[in-house]
Amino acid sequence: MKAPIRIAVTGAAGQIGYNLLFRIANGDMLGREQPIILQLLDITPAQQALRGVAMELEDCAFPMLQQIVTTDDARVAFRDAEVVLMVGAKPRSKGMERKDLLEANGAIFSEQGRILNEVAARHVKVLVVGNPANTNALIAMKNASDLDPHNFSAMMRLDHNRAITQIALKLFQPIQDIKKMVIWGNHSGTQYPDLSHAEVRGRKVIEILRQNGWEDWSEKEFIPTVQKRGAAVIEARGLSSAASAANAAIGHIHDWLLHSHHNDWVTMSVPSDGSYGIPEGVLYGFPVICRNGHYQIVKDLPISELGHKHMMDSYNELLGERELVKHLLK
Ligand SMILES: NC(=O)c1ccc[n+]([C@@H]2O[C@H](COP(=O)([O-])OP(=O)(O)OC[C@H]3O[C@@H](n4cnc5c(N)ncnc54)[C@H](O)[C@@H]3O)[C@@H](O)[C@H]2O)c1
Ligand SMILES: O=C(O)C[C@H](O)C(=O)O
Repeated sequence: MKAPIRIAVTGAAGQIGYNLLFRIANGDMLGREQPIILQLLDITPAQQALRGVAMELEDCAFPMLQQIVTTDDARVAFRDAEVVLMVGAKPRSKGMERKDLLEANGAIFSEQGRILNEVAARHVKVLVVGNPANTNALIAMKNASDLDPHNFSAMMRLDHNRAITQIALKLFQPIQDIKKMVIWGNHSGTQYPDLSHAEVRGRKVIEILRQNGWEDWSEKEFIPTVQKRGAAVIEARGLSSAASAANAAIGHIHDWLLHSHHNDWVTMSVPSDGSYGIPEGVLYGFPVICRNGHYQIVKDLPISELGHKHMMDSYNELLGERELVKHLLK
C-alpha cells in the first residue's frame, strides 16, 4: 500500500468544495490506488456545514480515504500537505468582474501563503481557484518565500475545457480529438483563447474553419464566448460555476502530478519566465506539458500580430491587478 497523500482544500464547505471532495475521495484526481487524507478548511461559521460534508464523505465508504480533518485553522489544514487546493474565497455575483473581488479575497491569500510557508510539505503543489485566481496565486506565492515558486499555479483549465467544447461543437468532432488548445493570460475577460495551434486528428482547426468559410468565427464568436462563459453561467444559474470548476481543478492536479495527455498540452497559469515576451512577475496562462510533478512551458509557438496584442492586453491587466495588491506582496 502506498503512503497516504495529505490534500488540503480551503473553502471546503462551499459549492465548489461540495463538487470536488467526493471526486477526490473517489480517486478521480490521484488514482484509485492512492490513499489520501483530506484536510478541510473553512471559516468558523461554516464549521457545522463542513462537519456535515465530512459525514457524507464518511458515508460513501471510499476505500482510499484514510482520514478527514475539519478545521477553521489554516495551520492545521496545511500541516504537511502535499497538495493544496485554495478555493476558499468569495465568488462574484451578476455584474461584477473577477478583479472586483481583489480587495475582499487578496488578504486571505497573503495570510494563507505565510502559513503554507511555515507548515506545508516543502514540495507542496498549490492550485489557486479562488478569484481573481492569477493574482491571488501571486500573493500566496510571494508570501511563501521558502517554497519553490514553480509549485504555485492558478486555474485556467476551466477556460481550456470550455474552449475545447466550443470547437468540438462547431466542427462536430469528438472532444478527445481536439488537441493543442491554449488560453493565454488572465482568468478574466481579457484571456486569449487561441485556437491557432489547435488540431483535430492532426489537422489544423483554422484550416477546417477556412475551408468552411468560417474565418471570422474565432474572433467574432469563439473568443468572446469562452471569455464570457463564467458570467453566462452566473446569469443562468444565479451562482458561479461549481461542478465544472471542480472538474477542472481535478484535471489540473491530475495532469500536473501524474502526466498530461499523450501528444497534447494543457493550460496552466504559472509564474511567467519571459517566454513569449511576457516578463517575469505575474502568473499567466501558458501551454504546458507535465510529467511527474513538473511542468514545462511549450516554447516557440508562432504568434500572430493580433494574437500578440491579445496576449499583451491580458498581461497589462495582470500588471494593473498586481499594482492594486502591491501592499500584500512581500
Ligand atoms: N478559477 C476558476 O476557474 C474558478 C471557477 C469557479 C469559481 N472560482 C472561484 O472560486 C471561489 C469559490 O467559489 P464557490 O462557488 O465555491 O464559493 P462559495 O461561496 O460557495 O464557497 C466559498 C467558501 O469559502 C469559504 N471561505 C471564505 N473565506 C475563507 C477563508 N479565509 N478560509 C477558508 N475558507 C474561506 C466560505 O465560507 C465558503 O464556504 C470563488 O472565488 C469563485 O469566484 C474560480
Ligand atoms: O466567472 C466567475 O466568476 C466564476 C469562474 O471564474 C468561472 O469562470 O466560471
